[in-house]
Amino acid sequence: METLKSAVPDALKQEISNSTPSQLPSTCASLLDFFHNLPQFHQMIKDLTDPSVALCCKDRNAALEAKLKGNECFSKGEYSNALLFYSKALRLAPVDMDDMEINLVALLYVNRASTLQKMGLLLECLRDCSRALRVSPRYAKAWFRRGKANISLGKFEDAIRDLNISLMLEISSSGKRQIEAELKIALDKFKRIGIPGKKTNQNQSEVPDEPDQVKLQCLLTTTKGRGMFCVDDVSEASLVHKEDPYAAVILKKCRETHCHFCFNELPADAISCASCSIPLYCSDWCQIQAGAPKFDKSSNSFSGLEGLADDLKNYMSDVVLEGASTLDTGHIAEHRHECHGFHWPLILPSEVVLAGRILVKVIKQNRRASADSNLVGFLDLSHNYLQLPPESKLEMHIYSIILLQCLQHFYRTELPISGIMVSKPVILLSQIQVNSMAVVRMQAPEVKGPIYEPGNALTSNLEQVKVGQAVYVAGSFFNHSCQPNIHTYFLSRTLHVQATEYVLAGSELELSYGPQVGQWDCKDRQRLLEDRYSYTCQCTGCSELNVSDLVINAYRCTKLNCLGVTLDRTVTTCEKEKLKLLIDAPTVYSKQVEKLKDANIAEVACHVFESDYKLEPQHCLVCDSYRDLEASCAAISQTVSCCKRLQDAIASNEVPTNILLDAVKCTDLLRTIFHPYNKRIAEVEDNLAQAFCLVGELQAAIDHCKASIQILEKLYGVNHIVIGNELIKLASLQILVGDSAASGSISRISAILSRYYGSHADEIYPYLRHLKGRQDAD
Ligand SMILES: C[S@@+](CC[C@H](N)C(=O)[O-])C[C@H]1O[C@@H](n2cnc3c(N)ncnc32)[C@H](O)[C@@H]1O
Repeated sequence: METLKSAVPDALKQEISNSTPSQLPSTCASLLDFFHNLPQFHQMIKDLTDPSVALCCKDRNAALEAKLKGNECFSKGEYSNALLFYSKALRLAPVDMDDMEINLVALLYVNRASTLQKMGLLLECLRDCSRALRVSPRYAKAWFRRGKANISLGKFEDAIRDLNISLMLEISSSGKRQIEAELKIALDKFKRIGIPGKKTNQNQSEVPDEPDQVKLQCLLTTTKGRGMFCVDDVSEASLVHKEDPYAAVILKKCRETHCHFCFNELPADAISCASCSIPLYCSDWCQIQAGAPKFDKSSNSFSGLEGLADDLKNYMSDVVLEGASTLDTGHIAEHRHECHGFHWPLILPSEVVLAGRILVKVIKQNRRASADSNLVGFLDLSHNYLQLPPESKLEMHIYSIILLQCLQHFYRTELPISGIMVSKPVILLSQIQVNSMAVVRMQAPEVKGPIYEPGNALTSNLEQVKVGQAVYVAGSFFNHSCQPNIHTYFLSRTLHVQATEYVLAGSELELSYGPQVGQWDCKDRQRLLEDRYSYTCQCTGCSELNVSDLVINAYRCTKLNCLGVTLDRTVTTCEKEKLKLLIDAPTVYSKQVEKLKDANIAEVACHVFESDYKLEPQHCLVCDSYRDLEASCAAISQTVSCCKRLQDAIASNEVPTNILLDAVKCTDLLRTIFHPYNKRIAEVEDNLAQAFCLVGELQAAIDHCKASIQILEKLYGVNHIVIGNELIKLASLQILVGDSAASGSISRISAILSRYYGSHADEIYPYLRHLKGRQDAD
């Protein structure tokens, strides 16, 4: 990319930097002409599309080599390594190759199944046996392994059927003897134990019923373009929208650890695509949904099995043809066009891969509708091309040309390359920048043992990790607010939008694109939104007074008993901007003051109002006392290294007493400088809670945890999800010391999480189940 960028002549770069959307056909045509004669460009396209250099090719020899290594590890009892080698071999094995007269893929599945069984992963083992049978239905060893797995799972009837089929298919007498011995075990157990109670599949979590969705309307707003409005009143915690992505892509860092379709973590029996060796899926279902070719030979005949009883034949076809009816889902192979050459997703940024997937979908839809003009029916989403920095405009031009050239290898006549055609992916890339969503997962804390045992307290922050990037068509019409009334979460790759408060009919439903009131002050939120999405936020949080923005970075008044707020120049300027909007509307302003439920802050706000909106930096907003902020900042900077030492100690799980005592002293000092609701104090209190927990002083940990929560409640409000996360830490500590207040904390956590995640709270927060279990036990 850098080579291509630097090759572009300065004059053309300038033209592209200054381009508007309507000039794109011309700038794209100029760049296209330039690349036409550039050898490096042609080399790049060759690398990305030439099947002879394809990284994703199946490779029989490499598969056999990995299989041998797997066998070696298996015989030495190194099952984790054996699993890795068999999985690698399965990715590389061509579908139709035999090894010692057995289909290589089927053989590898059985070998992996044996390994999984040794590791105690019985359901995974069973699934691999079934996969082997879908490839080679007459593979006696696969039925035998399946029978053994079913015995271990207590499914004796199935085991007896598996073993009888295996017996029928096995030709060697030693093999038959082995099967008969196992069959005897299954029959004995069946006689003694019978049919055990129905077990639920532990791998599939039960998803509770979901409420009806709310009727939404996309309408034009005055300052934010289109937005989503609710037609009727929406009650708190109701699901307002649910949607599958138009296109999605897994992030590079998750390619080997998460399913490329649903983005959940991969199980030990992950499967790959039958035609290439790169994408991985967590289940046959995801493989089908992604449109990836399967290994199955679903039409394999049952001839030669005349001696088999009818019920066994039916059983056999159930196992072998399982999932076959869902084979034709109409899904396109998401990654098919990316496969040849150096595999795009490994090289190109995820938004470019996403653009490629969207283009392919549009082409296919046009094909189905027999539309002759190319790339019609493009997504009607807003974009920020005009506001983009020159560097981004140039990159988007280059990536669009690369994308179209690569796609041309698949859709020649449908994609004639011209300036106009290239301009479409340029706009698409800027639409993706504004509208795509990060698909996230809650980083589940590892629960090592009973949560009431020391060492298992959850005191570190719960974090969300990004696993994918996706475009949701209707989901793209929700505008942003720093004080959102809806919340998004993802199950598999499906977007769920939930109301976090009661919303009146006709109101706009707004989510947060990232920054929220309570997290940063107004100027920092605005800066982030401008940098990332190129717009100036017009939400209520950024245009109306709120407690949080006044105190989050505030200093305390120099008078001991005054709780007034002292602000620095940057915060003052930002808050003055809000006041300017209200100069002619004192009634609106006093209403806003009323909304500030906190007495101390309402007093500050009233004072500002009464003194003609006087907001002076470095002066207390209540009593006007002066604070020398330069001196205050110098004092604060002395505490920085001490706080950092504490954080490092926490990260290393060892907190020396001197570091802890120094941090306590620093916190006391910070309290004399910062306003009591300043977020920095909440952060150091949280660090102290973690540190005291690590040294075993749990009551002190609880006190600091509570101190941090008290501040965060002022900043975010008492029912915010951030408070739910903090309460999880508190409840965890309270359980450890046997504090009966834990029960109240857990009830609050449940209430907050169900506001944000509805009936899926337990699924998204597995730790909640442990807490509730503990609460029930008390
Ligand atoms: C995902 S789209 C939302 C739908 C968009 N309003 C439309 O008409 O398609 C994001 C764009 O909407 C606008 N937008 C969203 N929230 C906004 C806000 N709080 N203030 C100003 N503009 C906003 C910005 O132009 C932003 O780039």
